[in-house]
Amino acid sequence: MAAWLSRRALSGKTTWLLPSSHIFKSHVYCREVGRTSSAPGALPSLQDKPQTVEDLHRVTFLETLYRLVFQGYYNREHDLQGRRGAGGYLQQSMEAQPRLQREEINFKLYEKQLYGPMYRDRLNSVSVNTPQLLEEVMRNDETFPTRGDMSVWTEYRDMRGHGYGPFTEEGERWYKLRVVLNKRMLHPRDSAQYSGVINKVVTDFVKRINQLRQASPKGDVVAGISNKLYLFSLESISSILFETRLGCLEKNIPAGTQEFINSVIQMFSNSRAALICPRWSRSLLPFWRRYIDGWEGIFSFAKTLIDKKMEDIQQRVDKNQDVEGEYLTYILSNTQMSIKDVYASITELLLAGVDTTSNTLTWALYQLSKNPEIQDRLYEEVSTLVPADRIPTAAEVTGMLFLRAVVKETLRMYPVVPTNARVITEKPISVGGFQFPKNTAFTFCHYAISHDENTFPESFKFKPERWLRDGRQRPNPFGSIPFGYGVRSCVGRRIAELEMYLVLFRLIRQFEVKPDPTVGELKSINRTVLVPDKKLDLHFVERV
Ligand code: HEM
Repeated sequence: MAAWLSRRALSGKTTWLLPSSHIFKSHVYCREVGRTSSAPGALPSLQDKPQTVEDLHRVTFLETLYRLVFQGYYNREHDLQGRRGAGGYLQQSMEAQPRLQREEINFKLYEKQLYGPMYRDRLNSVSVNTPQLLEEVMRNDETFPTRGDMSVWTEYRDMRGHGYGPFTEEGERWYKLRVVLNKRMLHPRDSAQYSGVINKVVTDFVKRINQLRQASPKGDVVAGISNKLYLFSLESISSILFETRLGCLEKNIPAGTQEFINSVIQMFSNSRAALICPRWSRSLLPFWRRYIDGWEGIFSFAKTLIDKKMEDIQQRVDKNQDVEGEYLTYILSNTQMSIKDVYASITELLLAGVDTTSNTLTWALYQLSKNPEIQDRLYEEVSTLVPADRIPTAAEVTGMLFLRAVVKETLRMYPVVPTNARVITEKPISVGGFQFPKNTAFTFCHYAISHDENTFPESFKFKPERWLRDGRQRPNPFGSIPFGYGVRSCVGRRIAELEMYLVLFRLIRQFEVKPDPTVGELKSINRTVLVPDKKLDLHFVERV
């Protein structure tokens, strides 16, 4: 069955899979003027009779199963969104790959290539994979946007009687949570107040990197940099959220912290299986139990730290002392949030704030190590704009245009959240000339969108200069929205950016980062967030 499916697909005779594929081959949809032109992978024009959701190709459960299981896309669903573009990745890679690997790339099926810019996925959600279509959906985002079915996350909370946080809450209750959480976080002015705290963590991190490299046999290698950056991100976000240091950058990580790290890994790596496997299999297969155990560890870690903070506050109040603190103290003492909501919200903030920044930093260092001329340009910026003996302020790093471009380009190439979603609940909408009834779910294929060759030529090349305002045409802003869009976009964006700028600044000012020849090419795999497929060792050569 598998071989037959594969042969059919590769022979190009895929029309049996694609009842409406002709739609995509004949026209290109042009939203600005509503006219048509011929090009592959296109949608019908507005002049055609309006199409409905029924006219879109539907990827069946069997097709998806085949790709995930037999073609090995289970961990690489983002690749399935579409890697191939005219003159894009496939062509470049084919030139660079030895014969066997070339054939392997040839054997892949890419949904964007197969079905064009919009199709229905196995869950009947409408997948969009161009910046223009994403913009059309996002412009219809609602007052209380919904990301769709979060039941696999809420189920655990319901089982244990926990509250919901910003990820899992919906409607007006979500909005009320966000109003509280946004304060002291969302605005650059708010995040800037954490630069002192983050800089202290950065100082400890740079010390730790120095110790590790000096202790390595070659004298400058840090093995498994992702793990070190994970500890940095955890220390950094905890110092903001809990106003306390965890000790992640010490030689010996505290036992509770290591258990938390293991729990996060366990929850994320079992969550897709927990979602896909039917309920009846939960007691037979190990995934659900592991998934639940992961959540237990995450919630109990956050609860311990919050309880400790509450005790501290109570002691200060009892002694008539001032209660000082930035985030948790503000939430606990100045808002009407119930303790259940505090536990749930802080836990979700913590969860969202570690894997995201740490993986982005890993990809940034990986690309900088592979592109010495880009690293030189960054070094020039960081070494000239702030005196060598001074730690930069938030205002200084956020004003560094090339540093910002490096982070932006990293998030374009490796959008840490490769897939996102919205359900448009209030009204029917029109997208790409198709009419959709209310309650239509849309899946945003961010990985495919930020590798759209029309928007980002040579999309698999690391080119931070794309983002510079130096007279060149700026890419479509919807080409890369790694933090999402609108009122439901990432609440931690400014903190994440500041954290990444401050640590990259200090690392690049002090070290030249070089690749280790034994590592080779890093590929991304999807573990809910985009992570490298293998361990990354890097040389940190002290600059003279
Ligand atoms: C590189 C770093 C990060 C990236 C790329 C990122 C990306 C995202 C994205 C794509 C979303 C969904 C937005 C949408 O649906 O429109 C999101 C939501 C969220 N992020 Fe982040 N994030 C990062 C760091 C952080 C940090 C450091 C925190 C915590 C301080 C955080 C907390 C959250 C929360 C709580 C939500 C849910 C917001 C809601 O539903 O109201 N994120 N993030």
